[in-house]
Amino acid sequence: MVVRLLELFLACAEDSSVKLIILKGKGRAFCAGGDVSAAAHDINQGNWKAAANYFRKEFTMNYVVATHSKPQVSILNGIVMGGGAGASIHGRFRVATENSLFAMPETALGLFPDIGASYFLSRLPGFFGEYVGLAGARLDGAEMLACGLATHFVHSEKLPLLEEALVKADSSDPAVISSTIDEFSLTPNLKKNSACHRLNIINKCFSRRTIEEIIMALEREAADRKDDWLSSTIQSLKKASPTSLKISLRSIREGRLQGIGKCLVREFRMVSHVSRGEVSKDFVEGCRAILLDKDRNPKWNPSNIESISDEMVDLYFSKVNDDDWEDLKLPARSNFPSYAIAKL
Ligand SMILES: CC(C)(COP(=O)(O)OP(=O)(O)OC[C@H]1O[C@@H](n2cnc3c(N)ncnc32)[C@H](O)[C@@H]1OP(=O)(O)O)[C@@H](O)C(=O)NCCC(=O)NCCSC(=O)/C=C/c1ccc(O)cc1
Repeated sequence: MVVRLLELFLACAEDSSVKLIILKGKGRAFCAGGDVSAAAHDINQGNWKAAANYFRKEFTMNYVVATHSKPQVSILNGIVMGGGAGASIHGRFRVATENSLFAMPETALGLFPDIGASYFLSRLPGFFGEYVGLAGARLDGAEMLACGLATHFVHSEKLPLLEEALVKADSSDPAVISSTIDEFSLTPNLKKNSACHRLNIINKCFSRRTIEEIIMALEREAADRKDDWLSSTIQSLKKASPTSLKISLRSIREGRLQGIGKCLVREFRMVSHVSRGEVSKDFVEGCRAILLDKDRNPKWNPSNIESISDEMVDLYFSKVNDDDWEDLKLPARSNFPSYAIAKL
C-alpha cells in the first residue's frame, strides 16, 4: 500500500488535471499503522534489512506528502495511528470527525514515533508533542483540532457533502479549499478531562531534560493529589520500552530544530538500528506482546531506564556500520510552492 500510495502521489504531482488529493480510509479506521506482524516476522527470520527497507519506502512517501505541490485533504474518520499519521499529518488539510482516534503508540511497541513524527510532534504547542509521543496518548477529534494535528472538524454525516463540494471546487488554491471545508466545519467542545486542559502541567513535566526527570516530575505532582490523568500517564511511561522512551525523547528534541527531510533521514538511521537490534530487541518483543500473543506484558531488555547509557542512545543516531546499508536518500523536489513545506 505504501508503494502504491507513493506511485499515486508522484503521478498526481505530474498530472495537471489533478487539482487536489482526497485521502480517506475504508471501514472503521483511516489507518492503524504499518503491519507490525509482518515486521516482527522479517526480523525473527533474521532479515532486519527487509523490515528496515519497508521504512525506507514509507519515509519516502511521507516526504513526498510533506512536499507535494497539490493540496491534500485527509479525512480522518476513525483510527489514525503510526503509519496512518505519516500518510496524512504532513498533508495540508487534516479533517477530524467525532470518530477520530489518534495515537503514536510506538513506545509501547519497542519502536519510537517515526514517519516524521519528530517533526510534527515537536511543533505542537509547548511540550504537548513530548506527552503524545512518549505516553502514546490517545486523542479524539476535538483534541486533534485543539492541538493542531487536525485543521478542521467535520461531523461524519457531512463527509459525503464535503467531498462533493471539494470535487466541485476543483481548485488547488489552499484558500478556496480551506473555505470549502469551513462551510461544513464546527468547533467541538473538549471533554472535561481532556489532556488539552492540562497544558500547564504537561509543559512543567514534559519539558524536563531526561525521561527520569519527566517521570519524577509527574510523580511529584501525583503525590499531592489523586488524579486519574496523572496516574495513567505515569503508568503508560512505566509500561513503555525504556530504550524507546530514551531515543524518542532525544528524537523529538532534535526534531524541533530540523526540517522534515532531516527528521526523516535521522529517523531512518534510528529504525535501521531498531530493526538490527544491536542494543535492544524490544521491537520484536513489543510486537509479540501487543499484536501477536496479545498478552500485553512485554519483557523489555534493558528493563530499566537507569541502565541505558548515553553511549547506547548515541548508537541509534549514528550511521549504520554495514557496507551494504545506505542512509535514506530523499527524492529531489522541485517546483513546489513555499506553502507546501511548513504545514504545522
Ligand atoms: C486501536 C487498534 C488499532 C484497534 O483496536 P480494536 O478496535 O480493539 O481492534 P483489535 O485490536 O482487535 O484489532 C483488530 C485486528 O487488527 C489487528 N491489528 C490492528 N492494528 C494492527 C497493526 N498495526 N498491524 C497488524 N495488525 C494489526 C489486531 O491484531 C486484530 O487482529 P485479529 O485479532 O487477528 O483480528 C488496536 O488494534 C491497536 O492499538 N493496534 C496497534 C496500533 C499500532 O501499534 N500501530 C503500528 C504503529 S508502528 C507502525 O506504523 C510501523 C510498523 C512497521 C511495519 C512494518 C515494518 O517492516 C516496520 C514497521
